Amino acid sequence: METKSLEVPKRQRLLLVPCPYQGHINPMLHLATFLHQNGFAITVAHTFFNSLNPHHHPDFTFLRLNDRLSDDLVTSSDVASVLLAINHNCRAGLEEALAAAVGDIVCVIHDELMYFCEAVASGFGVRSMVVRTTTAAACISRLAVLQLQAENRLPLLHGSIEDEVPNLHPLRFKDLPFSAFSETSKMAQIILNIYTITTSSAVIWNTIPWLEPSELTQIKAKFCKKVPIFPIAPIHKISPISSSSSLLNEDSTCLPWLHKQPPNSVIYVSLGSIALLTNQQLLEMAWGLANSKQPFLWVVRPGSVQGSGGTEFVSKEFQEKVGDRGCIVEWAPQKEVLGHRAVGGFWSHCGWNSTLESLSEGVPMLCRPYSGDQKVNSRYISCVWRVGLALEGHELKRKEVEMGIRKLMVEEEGRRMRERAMDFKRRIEDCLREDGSSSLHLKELVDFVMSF
Ligand SMILES: O=c1ccn([C@@H]2O[C@H](COP(=O)(O)OP(=O)(O)O[C@H]3O[C@H](CO)[C@@H](O)[C@H](O)[C@H]3O)[C@@H](O)[C@H]2O)c(=O)[nH]1
Repeated sequence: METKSLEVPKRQRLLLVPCPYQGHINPMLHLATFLHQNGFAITVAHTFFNSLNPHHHPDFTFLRLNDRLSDDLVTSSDVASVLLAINHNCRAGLEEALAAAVGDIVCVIHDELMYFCEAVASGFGVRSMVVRTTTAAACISRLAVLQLQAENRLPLLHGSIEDEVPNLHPLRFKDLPFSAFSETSKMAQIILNIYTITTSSAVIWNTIPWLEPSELTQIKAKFCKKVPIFPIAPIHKISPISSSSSLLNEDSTCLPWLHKQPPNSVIYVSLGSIALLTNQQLLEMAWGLANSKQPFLWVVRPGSVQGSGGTEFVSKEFQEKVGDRGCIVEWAPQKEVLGHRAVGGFWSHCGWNSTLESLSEGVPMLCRPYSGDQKVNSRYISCVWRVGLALEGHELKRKEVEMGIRKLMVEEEGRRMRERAMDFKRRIEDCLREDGSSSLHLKELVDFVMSF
């Protein structure tokens, strides 16, 4: 008797290339998990710098790209130089990998900051798609900086930094995403490379059309007339990934502490994975938190304080003032924290992942941006979406910190922001329902890639 073998259809293989920083690794791994769940085989290319642990992601194949970064560069905190070097040095490794896998990989999906991938893929006749991990508004404002540079108007005179940028309401010159007042050449080079990409098949965007409708329309009209855009935010909600994608260990001991706090009473403080503080800023934060009388959960990342080991500011006096009201960790399970009923506010650097994670849980924000797109996000949070307030002073002062926390956590203004944030949470949940915009764009994305 003849037996027919049941042939399992071969999965199409996609090569995903995250940029090796936490705020970029997380969205790419969520996307990888979603695509794997929807029938694709996944290879993740990662660098030696901030490399991932393949054992934590058994469904994926891993490819390690030799970034040839010097120890000095790795420890320098000079993100622009690291990115330029990675884009230069990883090219050969990716070329080798694609040459060996001709016919196997149907598409390279890369972070916008890993722009070298597009040229390499195109050289092998392989399609590529870009993942944008910031907003369309940030994209437009980066282009505005390039325009200023082309017009020889940089560095800007300090007198004009409070003025609104023409046609970019409500952004002021000081909100523009990389320092428009100092040396911009390295970041400008990176941004120029990102936006001169021409052969991508599509853009996958961690944003939602109703969050920034006119900004997305502008981008579509200017740059993406021929290629589709898939706005699929919030990417962290589309497919859960293991917490082991974290480059630092999450300290879950803060959760039992959170369980003991009253609803909406705790301000969660975290400045993401890159921002650096001076010792003085740390002290002002510490005393502002202490004097606010609110319970707080504070992430002080190792290495985030220049010239200090981290939590040595916790003096006897500070401890006596704060007692059990404060909990300090080196890295938190942030999404769980933001979803906890005790958390009523988020003091954030306004990285885009943190912003989306906060909006998704209906938590209003106290904004203190540091660099890049964070200043744009802060302006949108406080002036467009009105779900947070900005700590604006040039120098961080404990009195302003204390007043900002009180305003957000206990005053009427904060209560109204919390209501609006809760409304955002509901609208975001709608996007993720079966007929919601993000779900529909994700389905379109799967169909689009299947057609390759
Ligand atoms: O204790 C912590 C602190 C952070 N996170 C996670 O780390 C990520 C941080 O991402 P993000 O908030 O975007 O901040 P950065 O790490 O600073 O991200 C970089 O990348 C973002 C996306 O491109 C940009 O918006 C930022 O400006 C840029 O600094 C988030 O998913 C957080 O949930 C934790 O899990 N635990």
